[in-house]
Amino acid sequence: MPTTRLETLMTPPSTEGRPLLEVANLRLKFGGVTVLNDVSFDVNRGELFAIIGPNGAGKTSIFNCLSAAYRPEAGSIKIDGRELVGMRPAQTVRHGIGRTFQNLGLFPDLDVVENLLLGRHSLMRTGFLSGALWFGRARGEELAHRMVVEEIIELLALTPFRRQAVGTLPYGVQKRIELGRALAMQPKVLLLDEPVAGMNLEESEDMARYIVELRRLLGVAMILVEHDMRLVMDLADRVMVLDFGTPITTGVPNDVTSHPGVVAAYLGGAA
Ligand SMILES: Nc1ncnc2c1ncn2[C@@H]1O[C@H](COP(=O)(O)OP(=O)(O)OP(=O)(O)O)[C@@H](O)[C@H]1O
Repeated sequence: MPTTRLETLMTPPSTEGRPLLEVANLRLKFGGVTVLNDVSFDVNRGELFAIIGPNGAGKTSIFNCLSAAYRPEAGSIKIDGRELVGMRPAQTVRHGIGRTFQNLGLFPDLDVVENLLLGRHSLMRTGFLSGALWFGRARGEELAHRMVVEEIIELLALTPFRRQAVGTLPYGVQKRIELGRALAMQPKVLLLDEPVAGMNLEESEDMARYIVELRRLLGVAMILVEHDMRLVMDLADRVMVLDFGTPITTGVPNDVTSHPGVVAAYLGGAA
């Protein structure tokens, strides 16, 4: 039974039977170099979909297309049937794309609460730093955003750090704040770009637990880009393998790892 606290964080479910996210025939080029070539995949509601592949395969470029940092040359990206290609980054946030960054997208001098509030910036009708906020409806909006932020802080066990500058905190905690910042966008699809990169074993096991817990409590769909195969195999419902911008195969983790093309292109190369 969802509690009031969790209901605040959840995106109302769509009644449509189609996949939540539909990516079709995506093509991206830089200069003469094809970075993504005819990439298609779907993500279902509540699913954890992983994308793996060697360095430079195009995984982050897919995230950049989904969040409108890059505009693909061709193809379509639909969330709940709504086309995202052609939108501005802030619009994709409003339509349900939230992301974390490989190298942290945090403001090191701001504290945890402020960083998470900035995650909500695209959802705000008024700037949260504007003086006008303390009057009337704007103040109500500010308080509602702060309430969501406090819920996320509690959910991710960040309470002891809430007023500390994030740059002074341990790396594992910063990665968790980064996750919180993306969650503050109240995404329908959460894009996790190497959430355990650079972490020690204990930190990555902690992060894995938070990812599992967020899925269980919020039912949010996730796309995971990660080189740590143990994490991918443990958490993913389905995996897509990318090589030189082209999907080789998509399937459940065990099927994918035994695919001959994957062994050659990725696992063999990574060993
Ligand atoms: N803005 C850009 N300008 C030029 N080339 C780019 C740009 N962004 C990405 N590329 C190129 O696209 C290719 C795919 O890069 P991308 O970062 O998407 O790969 P990746 O699979 O995420 O790699 P990694 O696992 O190392 O993070 C690389 O050859 C990269 O150099």
